[in-house]
Amino acid sequence: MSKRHPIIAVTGSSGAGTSTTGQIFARLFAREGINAAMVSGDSFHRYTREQMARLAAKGQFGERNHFALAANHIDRLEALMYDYSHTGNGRCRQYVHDEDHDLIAAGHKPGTFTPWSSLPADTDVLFYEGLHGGVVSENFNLVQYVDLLIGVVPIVNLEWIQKINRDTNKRGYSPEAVVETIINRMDDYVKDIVPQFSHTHINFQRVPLVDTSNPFIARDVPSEDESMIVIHFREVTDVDFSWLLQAIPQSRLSRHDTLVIPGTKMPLAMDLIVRPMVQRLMAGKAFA
Ligand SMILES: Nc1ncnc2c1ncn2[C@@H]1O[C@H](COP(=O)(O)OP(=O)(O)OP(=O)(O)O)[C@@H](O)[C@H]1O
Ligand SMILES: O=C(CO)[C@H](O)[C@H](O)COP(=O)(O)O
Repeated sequence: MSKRHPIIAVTGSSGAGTSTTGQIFARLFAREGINAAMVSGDSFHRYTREQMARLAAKGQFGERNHFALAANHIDRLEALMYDYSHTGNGRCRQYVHDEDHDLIAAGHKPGTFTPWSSLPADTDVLFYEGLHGGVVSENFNLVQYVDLLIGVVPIVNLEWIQKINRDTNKRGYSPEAVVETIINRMDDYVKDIVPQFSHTHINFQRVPLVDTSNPFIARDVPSEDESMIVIHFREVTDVDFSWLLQAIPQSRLSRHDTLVIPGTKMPLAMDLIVRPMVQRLMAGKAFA
């Protein structure tokens, strides 16, 4: 943690909605005049797509799946967080997805990485979104550097529907290939992804209100008005629940630390909940 160089991380599985949440943060940063270094977790994958395919062909699913810590440069992610919290800079790169048209137009091949380079100078905050922002393991402890850690965790059937939908529509995979990926990384989902949600300050859990009992045949992602969001706060002392209940239509408390809101109110709720926290982090910089 660093008063001078704070770090915000959004952590969640593939297809959970961390990139979508990242866009909400980007808008918040723009409105607050905050200059953020935006980092995507995919940058820290260890292997290119081709290398992953070769590992898979040899049956090395443990290393081959992106959830596994071993298939990622968690050491370099920890180094980035350490460096940023001490100096306000650090090294990063980008993984090129099929839908990253700007990178592809600039000559980068999908499934490869841009070269490692330093973050832009003089940023106010480091923002990470991806698979491993809250990792605590035998060898790593990322949580110690993160000032605000948010989990994005749809109910698992919904997460799979979102993943299948995105990967087939935007990334050119067949539904069968995506299901195989989901199966191959289940072990690491349980071991490396899920435990992070016990370290988060807040979890946003999307729950569908329509039948998703067979996610593998669902063709559409349930929309915002077909879902609710369960928002769990680890610490409630600084949360003004009465104000949130008034400000977010049709919201209610299901437990003393858990707010339930309509799916359509997710951006509003994030803004109302997260903005004061971000403002506090920015104000703290003046006293660092
Ligand atoms: N709140 C939401 N309501 C409706 N659809 C959503 C919501 N959040 C995410 N989605 C859909 O789920 C899909 C996956 O979202 P997103 O790309 O944000 O996931 P991700 O966690 O960043 O995945 P990855 O880490 O694999 O890139 C997208 O197609 C997006 O439209
Ligand atoms: O798990 C993922 C992200 O969290 C992706 O599957 C991973 O980044 C590989 O992407 P692509 O399918 O574009 O090669």
